[in-house]
Amino acid sequence: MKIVATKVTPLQCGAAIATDANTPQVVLITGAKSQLAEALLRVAADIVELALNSSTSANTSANTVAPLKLYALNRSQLDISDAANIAAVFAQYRPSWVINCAAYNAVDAAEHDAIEANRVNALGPELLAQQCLLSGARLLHVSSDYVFGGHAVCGIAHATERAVSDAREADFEQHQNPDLAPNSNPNHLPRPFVELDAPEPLSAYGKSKLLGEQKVLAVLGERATIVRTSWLYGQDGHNFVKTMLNLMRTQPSLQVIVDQIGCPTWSDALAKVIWQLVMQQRSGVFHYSAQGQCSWYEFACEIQRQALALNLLSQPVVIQPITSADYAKQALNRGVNLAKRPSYSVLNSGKLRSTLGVNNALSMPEQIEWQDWCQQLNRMLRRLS
Ligand SMILES: NC(=O)C1=CN([C@@H]2O[C@H](COP(=O)(O)OP(=O)(O)OC[C@H]3O[C@@H](n4cnc5c(N)ncnc54)[C@H](OP(=O)(O)O)[C@@H]3O)[C@@H](O)[C@H]2O)C=CC1
Ligand SMILES: Cc1cn([C@H]2C[C@H](O)[C@@H](COP(=O)(O)OP(=O)(O)O[C@H]3O[C@@H](C)C(=O)[C@@H](O)[C@H]3O)O2)c(=O)[nH]c1=O
Repeated sequence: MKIVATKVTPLQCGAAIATDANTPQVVLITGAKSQLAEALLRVAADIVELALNSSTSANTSANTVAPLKLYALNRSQLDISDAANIAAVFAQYRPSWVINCAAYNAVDAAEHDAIEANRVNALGPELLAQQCLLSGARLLHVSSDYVFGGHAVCGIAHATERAVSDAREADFEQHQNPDLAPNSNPNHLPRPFVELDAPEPLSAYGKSKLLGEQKVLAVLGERATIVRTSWLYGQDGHNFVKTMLNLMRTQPSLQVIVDQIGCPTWSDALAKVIWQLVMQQRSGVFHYSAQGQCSWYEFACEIQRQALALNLLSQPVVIQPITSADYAKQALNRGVNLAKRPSYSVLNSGKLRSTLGVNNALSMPEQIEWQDWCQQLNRMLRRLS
């Protein structure tokens, strides 16, 4: 496997690719201003270095190397819901991979704006998939844990025996319950969702993301790559961590939901996983989140604890746990109708981990992607301090 790095320019970023082709390989990233696209650009350089260091065979005559060209396009350069725009961009850049980071992510607003949410989250990915089919490009589409959550009890009833056994086989996660087997869960305790669990979205946003997945799979079938992730945050853009830090600096106390359980995921870790999937040319549906699980309340408490230790906050505020029902009632009193969120949406990343290989060169040396959510949070907060 040969890797080549090219020089970074504002829109044409040097990165790496594993290929035996002669021509430059182009990766197109949609939604350039998203927190994920920013992270993909940020970690690309690390991936190149690791790949270069791990590439030991130097038989240049036998193995042709090709540079990877990375183009991240924002909405004004590429509107993914505009077929003509997509066709023109494909003709100009001729991508071999497209990573779709563009999305409508306003969960509450989507309830009253389902048409727009579907346009961006379902029609957009479908149009990208169609153009990929025409041009032979590969598509990596990002989806959400909010495709799950129909019940307080997660999908044990829906998981096929195979899915559960795959997930258990690939179980490296602390949050996996080793005693859990198909049909042997009389109390219906929640367990992290595997890829074959039946989705049951509760919100217009979750429905639009599920529809997006279905459209991509209908067009590209086994060639599609879909990564579901959860509770994403990073140094760029809007996210729960930055919202909490702002509130903790300005409010004497906060109320945070205690009965929604999921797993926070650092955008840089997700980006690293995505590059590995692209470079290994992987397809299929994958779950990825940090290790472990928590409620939003526990997440907020940990954000405060770490932020105080890093001097990002000067003094603590009171954080009160609140139920989803009470939180929604308070919002309603202010005239705000909140979307329903899953009470449990932890993702099992075991399939992804076994697919990529824990000790693969691009995952080393720190393996941030396999750290637990507290460690990932610490890495991100250190960037802010
Ligand atoms: N944020 C989260 O907690 C989670 C996110 N995800 C998924 O991960 C992916 C990345 O999310 P994240 O980084 O948070 O995204 P952001 O919310 O940070 O950014 C989304 C981007 O999409 C762009 N966009 C919106 N509509 C279009 C369009 N029609 N054409 C092109 N671009 C468009 C927006 O552009 P503009 O800046 O102009 O508005 C924005 O830059 C998404 O698929 C998301 O659904 C999954 C789980 C959790
Ligand atoms: C600001 C705030 C939020 N919350 C709750 C509301 C909500 O249930 C939860 C998170 O709120 P947010 O608005 O940050 O995030 P939310 O929009 O629910 O986050 C989701 O976004 C989409 C895009 C996804 O795909 C999901 O994985 C998930 O990250 O925290 C509080 O309890 N107290 C607060 O002060």
